[in-house]
Amino acid sequence: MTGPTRLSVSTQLDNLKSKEQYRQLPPVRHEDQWIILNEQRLLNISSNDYLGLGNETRLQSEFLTHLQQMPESLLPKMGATSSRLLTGNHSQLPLLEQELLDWYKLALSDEQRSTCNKEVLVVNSGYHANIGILPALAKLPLNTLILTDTLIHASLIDGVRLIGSKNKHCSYQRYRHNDMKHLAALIEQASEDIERIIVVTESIFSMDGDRADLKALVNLKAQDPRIELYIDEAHAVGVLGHNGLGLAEETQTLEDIDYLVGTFGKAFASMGAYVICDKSVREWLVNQMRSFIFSTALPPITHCWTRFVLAKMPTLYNLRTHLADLSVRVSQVINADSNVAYQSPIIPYILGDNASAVQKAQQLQQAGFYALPIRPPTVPVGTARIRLVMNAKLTTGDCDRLIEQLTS
Ligand SMILES: Cc1ncc(COP(=O)(O)O)c(C=O)c1O
Repeated sequence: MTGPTRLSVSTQLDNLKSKEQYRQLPPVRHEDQWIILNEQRLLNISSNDYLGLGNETRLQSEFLTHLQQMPESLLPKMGATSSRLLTGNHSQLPLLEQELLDWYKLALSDEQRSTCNKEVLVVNSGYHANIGILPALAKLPLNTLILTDTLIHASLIDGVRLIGSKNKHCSYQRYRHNDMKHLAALIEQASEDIERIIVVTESIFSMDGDRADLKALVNLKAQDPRIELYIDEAHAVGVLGHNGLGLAEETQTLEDIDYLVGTFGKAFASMGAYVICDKSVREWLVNQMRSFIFSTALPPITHCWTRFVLAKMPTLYNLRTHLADLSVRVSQVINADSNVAYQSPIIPYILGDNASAVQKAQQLQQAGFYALPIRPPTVPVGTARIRLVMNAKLTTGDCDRLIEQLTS
């Protein structure tokens, strides 16, 4: 290409470089839990493979044996070839949705289980879920106020944006990060003609690793029947809760959450996402959620792997406990506090300016750790950081070596 676009692109790229905001795709190779970068073997402390299943070769061989034992005619296909509403609703999908519902019900009390009216919808990714659900909900003719935590993930921000300014019965405000008083005040100020207030948050925040106060949110909901809760558990699924359902399981708030979103791309080491919601809402999403309707379903082989991992998920509490222990060990150093309570495996090491984050990442890489600088616009200006992420494949010795580097 020649002409104005090319010229403008190269000027803007130079601009990103001068602000230390330029990104490149790293040429990485994976070998077991190691990442090979420029022929150097690095320990992975950057992915979201919290349970280490992405590199669990034994588990992967077990899956391949499972496939070999299937009759050829029933082998899951490598491509879905159309959206679920056409021919893409392969048999793996309804099976996965039923098994996810069974998993969800495992964590409910007997009484809750007997009255549970929830269903599961599987979609192609967390991004598809978050850009699709809110716009679909906003099509209902209800005066709606959407209140989001300021630090929600870009996919949720895009979901709000896609509602569009033409939608006159839907308004939007943000509350300060995890500030329940601010949220309560915004709810209090909501005018009387607001019929529905949807509160949107992540349960574990992707860049800060801290937790939303789900119990406080449920208490707020109990005080105002207009409130509905939309919780994105992308970083908590597999990691928290006895069965691995996430923070809502751990805090026993599952039943009070109206739109419970989880993803398979992180601790599940697969791809896809789900929303657990009221049966009728699921029907509405199937009819109105554009990112669901207008996208080819994931390959059935992927759903088959997700089902395989899901069957093991309730039993992986030893990995969850080990992960928690490692995370506390490292957080204690970063936060210089010996009484740090376990938040999550995501531990932000804030450097502030972009150049310092880049430099620290380089230092950690030289010392054998695959660390990456996270810079604006992914995080707010002035909070560039290394996002340290623990995974269950790490040993306490690995963490101690990391701590040595962080404190040197
Ligand atoms: C909180 C949160 N929600 C959603 C997503 C998107 O999920 P997916 O990778 O499945 O598109 C991410 C991805 O990083 C995330 O951090």
